[in-house]
Amino acid sequence: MEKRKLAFIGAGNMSRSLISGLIQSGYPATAIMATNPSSEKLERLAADFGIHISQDNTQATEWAQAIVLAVKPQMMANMLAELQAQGASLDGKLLISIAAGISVSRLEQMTGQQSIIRTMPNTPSLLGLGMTGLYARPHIEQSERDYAEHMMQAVGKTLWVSDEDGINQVIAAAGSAPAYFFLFMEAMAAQALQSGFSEQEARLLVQQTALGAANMVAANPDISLSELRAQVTSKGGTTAEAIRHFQEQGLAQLVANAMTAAVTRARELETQL
Ligand SMILES: NC(=O)C1=CN([C@@H]2O[C@H](COP(=O)(O)OP(=O)(O)OC[C@H]3O[C@@H](n4cnc5c(N)ncnc54)[C@H](OP(=O)(O)O)[C@@H]3O)[C@@H](O)[C@H]2O)C=CC1
Ligand SMILES: O=C(O)[C@@H]1CCC=N1
Repeated sequence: MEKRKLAFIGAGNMSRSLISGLIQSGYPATAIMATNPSSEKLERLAADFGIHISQDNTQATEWAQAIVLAVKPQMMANMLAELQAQGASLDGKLLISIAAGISVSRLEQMTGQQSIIRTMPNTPSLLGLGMTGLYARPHIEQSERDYAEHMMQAVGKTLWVSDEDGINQVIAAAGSAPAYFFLFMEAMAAQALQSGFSEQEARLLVQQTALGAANMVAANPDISLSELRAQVTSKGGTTAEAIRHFQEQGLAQLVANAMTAAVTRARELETQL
C-alpha cells in the first residue's frame, strides 16, 4: 500500500490499536506520528513502536499527508478550532475521522475541508483483527478511498457503507461490539469462578472457548451460525438446557435492543456535536 506520512491526532486506545496493527503489517514507523496533550501515552507509543511523537497538533498536521482524527467526539470541535487558530493548514491533506457521532458535513464545517473519509474501526485492530466501516461522499477521489481502505485493511477487514447512517449501524455491530463479547465473557468467567475454578482457570476456560468459537465461524463460511450452534447442541443434553434459558429470557431481543441503543446514541451525538 501507499505509505503516506500519517498523523494520529489523539493517542488514546483506538489510535494505539491502529498504530500497533499498522506497524505489524509493515507500515514504516518513520511515516507515522501521534500527538497528545500529555506525554505519557506518546512516550509509550514511541518506545513500543518507534513512531514520531509530538504534543503539537499543528506540527503534526503540517508534517502529514493523511491525518487520522482520533480524539473523543466531544473534543473534536475544540481541537479543530485550536488548529485553525494556530494557522495550521489542512489544504491538500486527507482527513480520516474515526470518531463516533460526528457527520462528514459537520467535519467539513469544522475544518473548511472536503477531503474527508469517515471510518469506524474497533480495538482488535491492535492484533490485525479489526473490523472497520468506511464512508465517503461521492466527490471523494478513488485514490483517497483506496488509501483509507488499504490503511484499515492493514489492521483487519473493511466494509464500505453507501449512506452515512450505515456508519452508525457499523458502530452497533462492530465498533462497540468487542465490549459486548467482553461483557458476555465476564459473566461466564464470574460464574465459572463461582463454581469453584480459580480466576486464572475461569479466564482460560472462557477465553479459549471464545477464541475457538470465533475461529469455527471464520473457518466455516458455508456453515450458518445456527448450524454451528446445532452441532454443539445434543438433543436432551446440557447445551439445549442452557440455550433454552437464553431464549426464554429473550437474549435475541436484548441484543437487538442494545444494538438499537448504540445506534440511537450515535445519532443523538450527531445532532449534539
Ligand atoms: N475505543 C474504541 O473502541 C473506539 C473508538 N472510536 C473513536 O475513536 C476516538 C478516540 O477514542 P478512544 O481512543 O477510545 O479515546 P481515548 O480517550 O482513549 O483517546 C483520545 C485521546 O485524545 C487525546 N486528546 C484530547 N484532546 C486532544 C487534543 N486537543 N489534541 C490531541 N489529542 C487530544 C486524549 O488525551 P488525554 O490523554 O489527555 O486524555 C486521549 O489520549 C473517538 O472519537 C471514538 O469515537 C472508534 C471506534 C472504536
Ligand atoms: O463507545 C464509543 O462511543 C466508541 C465508539 C465505538 C467504540 N467506542
